[in-house]
Amino acid sequence: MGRKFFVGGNWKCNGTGEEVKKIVSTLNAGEVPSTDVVEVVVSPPFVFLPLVKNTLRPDFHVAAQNCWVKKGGAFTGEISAEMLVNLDIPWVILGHSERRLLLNESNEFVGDKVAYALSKGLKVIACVGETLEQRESGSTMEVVAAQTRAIADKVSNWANVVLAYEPVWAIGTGKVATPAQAQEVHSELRNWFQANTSPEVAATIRIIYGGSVSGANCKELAAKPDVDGFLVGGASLKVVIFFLFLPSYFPHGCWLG
Ligand SMILES: O=C[C@H](O)COP(=O)(O)O
Repeated sequence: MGRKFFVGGNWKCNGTGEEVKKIVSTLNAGEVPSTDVVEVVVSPPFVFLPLVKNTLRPDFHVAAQNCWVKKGGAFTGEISAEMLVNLDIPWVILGHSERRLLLNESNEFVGDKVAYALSKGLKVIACVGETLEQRESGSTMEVVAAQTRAIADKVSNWANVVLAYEPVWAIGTGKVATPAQAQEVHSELRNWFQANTSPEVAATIRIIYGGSVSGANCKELAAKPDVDGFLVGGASLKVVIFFLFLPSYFPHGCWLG
């Protein structure tokens, strides 16, 4: 069975209650291809999770943007994996570069978080990606492999993980990776899984791309064989554009039969 295309919308720290209601209502009214071949997940800020969860169409799913590394307790300001499970939120984004860089989340900490979230039954969108400096010094693969290794050190079952390759230099900058650049890293990551986990994980894990994805570039990116979907930031707030990412699966030919 092929890898189901995955389209995630990361709303980051944006939106008022009214704006979120409008986005949800536009999403609910949109026509999408069968969710048998595309999985759609939107990730609102924590405070809007119940609102989105309770009003979003049932064929789309909801992700939190983070959760704590272990069981909840005296961790002011944090949200636990248990709370997300209690709210019936199925997905969580972990290891986003904004948290790695601004909040000093280390590879090891992200690995621990992924393992804990999975152990509680959450599905995880785990993010990896290099900075511009790292790319220019030729260490892209070394960086993303170390980030992935830190997860692999704690996780053996990858069935509920989607890996998001998000080059830091492409996030929110309008400088999207070329389809060839994305394919190169995705394919090397898949080789990494082949060498370090199992052929089954390598063949089945979805590796999605994030970083200035837009209606103008999504089709070419999606045409690459190892690009299994997107994690979209800014453009996911503009629902009309977000919908353009869904038919971008056409290049793989899957839902055309
Ligand atoms: O999680 C999403 C990524 O950070 C991409 O954000 P962007 O599409 O605004 O560049």
